[in-house]
Amino acid sequence: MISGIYTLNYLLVLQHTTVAMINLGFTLLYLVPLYLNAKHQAKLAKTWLFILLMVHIAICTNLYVSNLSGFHLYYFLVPTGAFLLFNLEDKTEKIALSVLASLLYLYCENTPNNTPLLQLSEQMNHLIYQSVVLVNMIEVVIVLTLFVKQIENNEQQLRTQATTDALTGIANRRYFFQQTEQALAQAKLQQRSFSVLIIDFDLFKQINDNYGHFSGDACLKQVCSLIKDYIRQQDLFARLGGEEFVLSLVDTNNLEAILLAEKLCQLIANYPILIDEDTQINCTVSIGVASLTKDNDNLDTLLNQADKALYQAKDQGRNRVLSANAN
Ligand SMILES: Nc1nc2c(ncn2[C@@H]2O[C@H](COP(=O)(O)OP(=O)(O)OP(=O)(O)O)[C@@H](O)[C@H]2O)c(=O)[nH]1
Repeated sequence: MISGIYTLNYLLVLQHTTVAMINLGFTLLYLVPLYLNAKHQAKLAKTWLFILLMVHIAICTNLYVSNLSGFHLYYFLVPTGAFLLFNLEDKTEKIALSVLASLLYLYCENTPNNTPLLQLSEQMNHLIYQSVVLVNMIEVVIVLTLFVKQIENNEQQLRTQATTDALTGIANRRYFFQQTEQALAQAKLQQRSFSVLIIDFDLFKQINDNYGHFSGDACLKQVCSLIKDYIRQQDLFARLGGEEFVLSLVDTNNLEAILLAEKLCQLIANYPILIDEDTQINCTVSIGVASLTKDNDNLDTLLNQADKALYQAKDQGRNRVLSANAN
């Protein structure tokens, strides 16, 4: 676009058709990277763009006008632009383009063009000089804004990775402990009810053995998404490891936790899991429940109790709920 504006300036203001036509040629060549990008040749597109820009700047400074116009200051666009547009691993391209831009800048700065195609007045040279500096400044602001955005996105991605289980997309073990310790402390302080469920898939090894590990994964993902959709926003559902999951329930007493666990058991047992286009399977889970009491008020003991109840549920035939608290 900037090249197009200069073309119009050469044609309409400075009225030099030859320079305007050469510049129009360059303007059209700037469209090639768009085509290459559409053809998924992103790296080639970027390289083309920067090489073309550097040749164009050299032609402007040493053919159209002289270095008094400051056109060669456009070489400052190359290092920042290349560092933003190329991928992190494209170090060679970034360094090579930056070195080339620096050398060309030095060449233009130290090579006066005594016979430019356009004989510019001092005022016009000054005007072009200012336009070049302004474009450079705008580019620096754009580049820095995009860099900050990129850093923010990366940080967000890292935060998500650090707290999420990669397979199921639910919270991971670390995040569960971090959040639940706080939630439990608050429940104790405010004398509110609090329960945990440990959910373990039944005979999951058989699912893997009969249908393959990928089908096992699909099963974990689909059941987790079913549970996640069913629970309240304030409940925290996380993967403890393997095929064992945990659910912490604020403001939920033992009876309410058992009722929820039984509902989940039923939902899961009746939920057809699609493991490929024409195979559906059903799986079941066993659930151990433990709730906050005066004698049982720390997370480790609550989880231990829920775990014991879970193994009793397994012993009693699976696909069922047992609570550690006597009701
Ligand atoms: N597909 C898949 N399998 C997993 C994953 N994590 C753990 N498993 C499998 O889960 C199975 C758990 O087996 P076991 O501990 O014997 O338990 P189970 O077969 O569910 O039997 P019970 O718990 O007694 O009902 C093992 O075969 C693990 O390989 C996973 O992320 N994906």
